[in-house]
Amino acid sequence: MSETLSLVWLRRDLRLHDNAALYHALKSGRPVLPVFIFDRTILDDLDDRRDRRVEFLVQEIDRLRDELAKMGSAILVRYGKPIDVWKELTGQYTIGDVFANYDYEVYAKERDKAVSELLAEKGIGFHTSKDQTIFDRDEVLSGKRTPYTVFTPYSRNWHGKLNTFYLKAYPTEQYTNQFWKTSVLTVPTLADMNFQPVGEPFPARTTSDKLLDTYDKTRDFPALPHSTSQLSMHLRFGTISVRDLARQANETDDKTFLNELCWRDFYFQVLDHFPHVERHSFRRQYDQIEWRNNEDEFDKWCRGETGYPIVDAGMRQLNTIGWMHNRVRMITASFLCKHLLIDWRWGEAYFGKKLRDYDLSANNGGWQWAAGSGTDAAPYFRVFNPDRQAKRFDAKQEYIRHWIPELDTKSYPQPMVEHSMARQRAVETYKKGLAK
Ligand SMILES: Cc1cc2nc3c(=O)[nH]c(=O)nc-3n(C[C@H](O)[C@H](O)[C@H](O)COP(=O)(O)OP(=O)(O)OC[C@H]3O[C@@H](n4cnc5c(N)ncnc54)[C@H](O)[C@@H]3O)c2cc1C
Repeated sequence: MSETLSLVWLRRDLRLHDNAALYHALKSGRPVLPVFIFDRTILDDLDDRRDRRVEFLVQEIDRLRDELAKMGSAILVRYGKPIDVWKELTGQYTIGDVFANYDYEVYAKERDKAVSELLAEKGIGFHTSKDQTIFDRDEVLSGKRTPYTVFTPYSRNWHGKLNTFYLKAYPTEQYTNQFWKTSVLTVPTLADMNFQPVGEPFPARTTSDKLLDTYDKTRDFPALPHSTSQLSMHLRFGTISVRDLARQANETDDKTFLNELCWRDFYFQVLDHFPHVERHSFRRQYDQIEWRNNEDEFDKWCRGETGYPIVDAGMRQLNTIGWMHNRVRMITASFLCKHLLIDWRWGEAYFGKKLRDYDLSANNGGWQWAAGSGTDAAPYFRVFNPDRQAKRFDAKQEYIRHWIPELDTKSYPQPMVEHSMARQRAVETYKKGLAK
């Protein structure tokens, strides 16, 4: 009989430092083997075979493999459907327990339920922990013990509850002798999974105290080189610990950055408590709006050829580097929903394909905010004026000119829709839809 192992299934938590599930596995008293599955259910759906996220995953798995090799251990990596992989692993290894960090997406919850049932049939425990958020599920509830649906009271409660206990790191470093001693196992390459590299560097995984101190003043100006942290991809894949980051943010005088991490938690809890948002408007009556859904207009928006420079600069930034500044995400999203009257789900899906930091909860929250259908929705009759936004946040057109070098030439298109008319049309369409 082979040695009984504890397996830790890494998913959105690709680090050995301050990892809740890993900590519990290391404390289980059995040798620990980390596992990662390149999930075919997700990867097979990606149209672009040069996908930054897959490239990043491979890079980070290689890093974990090297870190573990230094400790005489390994990471077990498979490419397949999770349920099939677990069937195989339970036949191959003697497993005592499996540890993982909790995931809030509908697909992930169903996946984990199926895997935990399979493991239970074989007498193997499946244990999940909170790791990717500071607070989750029912930790921050309203006075009526119901989930919050508006950010301000949620954030008040969130900040009020925050203390050193919730920000403390799991000291995994103290238990590294618990990793199973084994030779390095083979890890699939990008080519094995039929992907190619983009070959561009990924953002750094740290941020400076200086940025956090000045964040409130810089964060809305997309032309500034370090106006935001660009940590979203690391938070998405757990290559940094949100507790570490929140601790750093909590130590600065200005709490604006910390509040962004609160927004992040907020959208996770919205998705967790109101899973219908994945396909429907949070406010159901917004599903009655009659979108125009003009495909040619959608293509122009995707390509960054609307004739509204701030919108086009944002879309070109997204298409080129797989990331867009938050202020510009708000403007481009609002333009699609309100000016073009295109269903927010189309824009959400396009961002989902392109964003290197794509996260269902924040993306859905951002899109439903822009469409007016979400939790903190701005009233539908408030329509961003893209030119006014550009004057305010990119007064010298530095951001715009960086992404649209042909701005002053004839090849740059005229605005595809006139602002006042589009505003009026949006207000009337929304009004009609909501009155049904
Ligand atoms: C339409 C739309 C779509 C979005 N899609 C995503 C997405 O798919 N993934 C994603 O991580 N964020 C998304 N956001 C939120 C936000 O734009 C990004 O988190 C941010 O631009 C990432 O850059 P940064 O790391 O430099 O952020 P910073 O400004 O440095 O913020 C630090 C961190 O706080 C979190 N954060 C900041 N703003 C928000 C927010 N409004 N909601 C939730 N978390 C936030 C992120 O994890 C971010 O990395 C979206 C916003 C909008 C309006």
